[in-house]
Amino acid sequence: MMAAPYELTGKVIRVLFQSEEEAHTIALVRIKEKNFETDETEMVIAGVGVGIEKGETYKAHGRLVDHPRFGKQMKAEWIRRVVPMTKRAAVRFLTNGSFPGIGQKTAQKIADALGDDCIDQIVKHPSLLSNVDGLKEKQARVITERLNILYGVDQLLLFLAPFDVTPRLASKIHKEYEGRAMETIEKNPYALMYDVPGIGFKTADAIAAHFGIQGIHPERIAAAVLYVLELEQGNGHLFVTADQLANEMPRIIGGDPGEALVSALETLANDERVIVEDGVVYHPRVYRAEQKAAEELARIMSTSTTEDVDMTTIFDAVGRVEEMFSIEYAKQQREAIELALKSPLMVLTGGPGTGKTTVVRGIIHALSDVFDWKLEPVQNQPFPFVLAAPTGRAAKRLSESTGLPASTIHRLLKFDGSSFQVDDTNPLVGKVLIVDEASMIDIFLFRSLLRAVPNGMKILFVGDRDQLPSVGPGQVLADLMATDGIPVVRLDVVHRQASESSILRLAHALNAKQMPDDLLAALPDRRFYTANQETALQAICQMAGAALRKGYSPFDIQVLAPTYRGVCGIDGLNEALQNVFNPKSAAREVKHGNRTYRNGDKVLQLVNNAEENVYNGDIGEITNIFYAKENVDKVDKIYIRFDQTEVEYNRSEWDQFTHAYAITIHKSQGSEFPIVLMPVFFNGGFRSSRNLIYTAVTRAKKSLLLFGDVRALEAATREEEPVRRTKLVERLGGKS
Ligand SMILES: Nc1ncnc2c1ncn2[C@@H]1O[C@H](COP(=O)(O)OP(=O)(O)OP(=O)(O)O)[C@@H](O)[C@H]1O
Repeated sequence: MMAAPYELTGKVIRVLFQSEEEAHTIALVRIKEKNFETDETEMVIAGVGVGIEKGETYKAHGRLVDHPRFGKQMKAEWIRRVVPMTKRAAVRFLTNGSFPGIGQKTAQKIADALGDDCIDQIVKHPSLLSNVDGLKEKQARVITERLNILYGVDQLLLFLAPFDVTPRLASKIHKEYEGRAMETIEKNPYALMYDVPGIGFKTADAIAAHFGIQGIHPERIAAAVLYVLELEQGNGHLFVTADQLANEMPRIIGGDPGEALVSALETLANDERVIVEDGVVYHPRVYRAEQKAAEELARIMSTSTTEDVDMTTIFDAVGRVEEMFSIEYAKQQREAIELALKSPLMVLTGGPGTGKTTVVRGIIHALSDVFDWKLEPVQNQPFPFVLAAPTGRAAKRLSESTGLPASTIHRLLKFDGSSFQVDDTNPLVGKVLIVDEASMIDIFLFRSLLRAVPNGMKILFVGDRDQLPSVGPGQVLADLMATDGIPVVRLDVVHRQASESSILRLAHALNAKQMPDDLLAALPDRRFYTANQETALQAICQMAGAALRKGYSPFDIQVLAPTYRGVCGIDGLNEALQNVFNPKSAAREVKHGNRTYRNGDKVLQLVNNAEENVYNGDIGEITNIFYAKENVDKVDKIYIRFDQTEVEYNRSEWDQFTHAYAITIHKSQGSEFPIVLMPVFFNGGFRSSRNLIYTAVTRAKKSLLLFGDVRALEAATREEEPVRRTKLVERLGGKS
């Protein structure tokens, strides 16, 4: 391998591979110029470049490597189209047929008006074409659009590279601004932060400094305010206080904004880019979601059509249900059923084994008994019981435990990838909506759900208050429970035999902020192995392997971890566990970034895909891998089977899933697994909390294996999830 930098200019003979997403190209070129010795007249160049076309001439800059099969190759740091740099070359270029409507005369006029490097100038500043007399608007558009396709990304890659913007991100920016990226960036570099996921304040600010925007420039302060809002929203809060902003700004902008903060807030508020209410600052989208949710909740609670069911009727109904299930409800459970009969909306919460599922079943049958709502579908009548949960697996569990159909909330509201088809204009039909795992619902989904509830429909929210709050902003379940007028029943008596399950005892001990005295004992269903990160990783792999050999399916064995980083982080665990669950063999495999996917791999869906009925958090298996050369689309494809459906993913969609041998605790919410294994360490930079550990522990149905440092578990138990800043309770009429 020879050192860089080597450069060659060549004409593309064949494009061997090209990925827009990865901004990666492999092409065979006929060498025209080079700055190194070689007898080759042709060479393969591989590296960062997009929109590479056969027949065009490019310059590549990088290292020379000796490929075992292809011989000497260039590993290019960049591949850029050669821009015609003389007037004559420019005229030849503009009249080569790629620019419809541009003839010799027009091309010559442009070259004469803009000079030798006119092409390069037009790419950077398309508006220069307006200086060419007689050039029509349409002609200018043809030239700028075509040049953007040919050179837009190159120029952008070149411009953004010093700001650590990866070629892939540059390619996304090019696409986002449809080729007008340079103009957009020059106009307001912070637009990148608002429009392109992956570009934060730091990068946008560095680019802005390049254009002289620094210090307390209004646009810089405005961007910093919106950045703080975004950071706080990422932590679950719905707004920031003015004091918080004042405290945060010096860290963000590297100095005191002084009065500039006040004027920036005024400008942002006037432009409706923030909403300031009683001294707190919201992002408009978040403000509207919280306000709308409160309005809808008030509507639902005030338009209740729940008949004044008398106590005798209720008493008799509950009695009949107890007989049906040959159970005697505990006091709190009975209270919940009675409230469900009388209230338009209520919350049922409780830890594992306290009877939530039992009570939901009881409520359904009591409602059916008292209001004659049929439990079987009736011809031409909407089914009265509408059941939903935030994830596919939770919906499946809800359906299994009640015997009624249930779906994800996204599917219930007919999410089409960008909006919900079921809303106030096209509401849900039915008599009662039962939502399980309500702790996972963020303020946006809550607003969308409530908006779809017609007047008179009852709602029952079921959830475990002690679990992690939603990944998205807000603390909906906690706020509902804190709101006057919303009946809440908190089940706190454990009915599942505690002796049956020491996992349950650990869960309830965590809730009581204690450690069970048998934490380190060798119990049939729970073990805590003291280990360091290296030995924990080995032990987790050994135990998982042992469970497989005992006949458990890969889907029964779930490793959970709180963070991606570290030896026992998600990434490290998945790499090691793949070799346990699905070791390298003749099975097909493909590389994607720093991951290798194999046939048979267990994978996790990361985004909601409505048309395929696959949602964030669903776990599936890779069933097929097809290489580009084997299919008509000439694209590498992965097929993944989820419960009922098999989904095809082209290479550009491979960021929609990841390995699932180990998943984050957030992603495991709403699911349960026979065997759960989890490392417990003080991971640098990651804060564990009681809710996090409790959520993980309550995912285990049969066996819970913990590995690591007991002190980390004890420390986590003392940590509470921070209370999230919301005004939902206030908007609903104040705290109880
Ligand atoms: N009143 C009761 N009398 C006797 N057994 C009960 C009673 N309530 C619940 N149980 C039993 O306790 C166990 C736990 O109940 P259930 O599954 O409803 O709790 P849960 O809160 O849904 O638990 P998880 O959240 O772990 O699913 C079940 O076996 C159930 O039959």
